[in-house]
Amino acid sequence: MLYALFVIGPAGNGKTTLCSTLIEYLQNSKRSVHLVNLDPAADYFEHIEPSIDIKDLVTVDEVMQECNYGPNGGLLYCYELLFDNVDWLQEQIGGYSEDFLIVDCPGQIELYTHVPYMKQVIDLFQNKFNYRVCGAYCMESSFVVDPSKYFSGVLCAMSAMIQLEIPYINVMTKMDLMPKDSPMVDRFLDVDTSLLLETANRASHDKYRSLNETIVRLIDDYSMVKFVPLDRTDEESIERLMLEIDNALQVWDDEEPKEGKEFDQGEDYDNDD
Ligand SMILES: Nc1nc2c(ncn2[C@@H]2O[C@H](COP(=O)(O)OP(=O)(O)OP(=O)(O)O)[C@@H](O)[C@H]2O)c(=O)[nH]1
Repeated sequence: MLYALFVIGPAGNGKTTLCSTLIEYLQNSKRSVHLVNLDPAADYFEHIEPSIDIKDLVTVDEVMQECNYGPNGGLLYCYELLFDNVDWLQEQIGGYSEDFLIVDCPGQIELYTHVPYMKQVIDLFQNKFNYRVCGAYCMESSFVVDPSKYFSGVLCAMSAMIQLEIPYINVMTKMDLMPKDSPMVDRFLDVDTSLLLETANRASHDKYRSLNETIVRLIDDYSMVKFVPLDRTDEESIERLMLEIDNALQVWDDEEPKEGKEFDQGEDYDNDD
């Protein structure tokens, strides 16, 4: 079975850092893993170079210069070019067909919410390249400082979840920047929705009460209130996140039974005598 993790979320929320943190962790655990960069505007990669890079096909800078587009139009053009060159992507991926792929995606939120391009890329991985995929949506810890920021972050995550239709983990990144004993952290990681509503009502004008109620109900209905915290300075935190990812990808279900643990149907396990 082939596995790919798509790391998505708004610009600056720690996607690339999450990718390199996971890759370092997996390499230390002797798992074969490769970074795929699907951001044609990515500047550079500090720790780990991508094995597959859309910038080898096209960059936003080139498109902006040659076609006189702005950065957003340039990004969309790059994705259209990628869809015209699926063979190129397939050939690149073929070189790493035994390995776990971590795909770093652009930070333009419209690619996950109302423009179908990221969905089309995921469809390619699932249906043409035969990968089992899951998404990690990054929201940085500063979003827990006030309910309106939290609402907007969670609604974007939900919108991406609905659009992409893949197994999904919400990751609260940059936890090392939060004070360890902050009550806000626990309150927003696995939220008690009545408490969330109370906090939102306290922080906003009375006229928004019914809107707050509706948003909280929506969040509750979609089970969106759970975030896996990531403190990249804490090995246990990285391990917990990786476990969630493996569960979402059902990696363990596909593993060969460990030696000595398989159940031989012909064997008599009733050793009473
Ligand atoms: N302290 C801390 N800083 C982080 C963490 N993750 C990312 N950063 C910083 O946040 C900034 C943005 O991080 P990136 O990983 O580039 O974020 P991104 O989501 O890939 O950004 P785009 O590529 O612009 O979409 C950088 O300055 C990182 O050093 C983290 O876990 N802790």
